[in-house]
Amino acid sequence: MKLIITKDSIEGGTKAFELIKDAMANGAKTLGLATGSTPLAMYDAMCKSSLDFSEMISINLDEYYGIDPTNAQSYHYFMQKHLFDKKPFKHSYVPNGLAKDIDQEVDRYNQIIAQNPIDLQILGIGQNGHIAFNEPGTPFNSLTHKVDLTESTIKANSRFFKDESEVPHQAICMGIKSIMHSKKIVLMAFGKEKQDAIKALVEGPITEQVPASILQDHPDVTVICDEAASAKLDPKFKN
Ligand SMILES: N[C@@H]1[C@@H](O)[C@H](O)[C@@H](COP(=O)(O)O)O[C@@H]1O
Repeated sequence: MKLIITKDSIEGGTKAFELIKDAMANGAKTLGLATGSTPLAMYDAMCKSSLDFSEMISINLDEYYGIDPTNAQSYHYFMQKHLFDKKPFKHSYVPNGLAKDIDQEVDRYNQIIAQNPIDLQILGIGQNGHIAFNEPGTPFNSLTHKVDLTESTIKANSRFFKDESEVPHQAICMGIKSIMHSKKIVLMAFGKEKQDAIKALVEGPITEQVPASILQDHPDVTVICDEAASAKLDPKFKN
């Protein structure tokens, strides 16, 4: 696992963008994309760049369940606003949060992932060590699934909603096994709220109680974090 410590999220987002650029120069065709505040600087760098994504495929990690894609809090809306409106891809896939038949939607999404192997997966991390919406306790061999969000995730994500009662309690989410199949993974974390999650990811035992800890087993992971997020790391991991 490679660790890059940056001054702030702007520098971190720029580094992540450079890794995307390198991967595309080396033939990457499919990007796995994430939402949340963490990748915003990276999306900004992508939008400001001269890179053309119109021959690329993107596959998003997750979507709230029961939310309309036109709802400003949906991950569909987020991706349109922060990336796809300015930089369209050939195909962009996000789980359908309004799917009536959840099993069918899960199968559809697993097929999309199987047909478009992810060359580079972008990840954020939750304060409890979740990746995408794979909460603590999710089996490492999981594929796409419907998730019951934990109290702590609902609370943490309520900052994007008018109040906590509006946060959906469920989501459709790419599984940990699919994330681990990506050729390369870039995980970003900024701010002191992520200190414990980053320490557990980098140093901790590999356990389903910390979903991100499985990344220690992946052959090509880069963790980009700012000084605040890396503050609790044993200095030996910072060299
Ligand atoms: N499903 C998303 C994750 O993909 C994201 O990594 C996490 C952290 O969000 P933020 O980047 O806003 O801290 O929030 C949500 O739970």
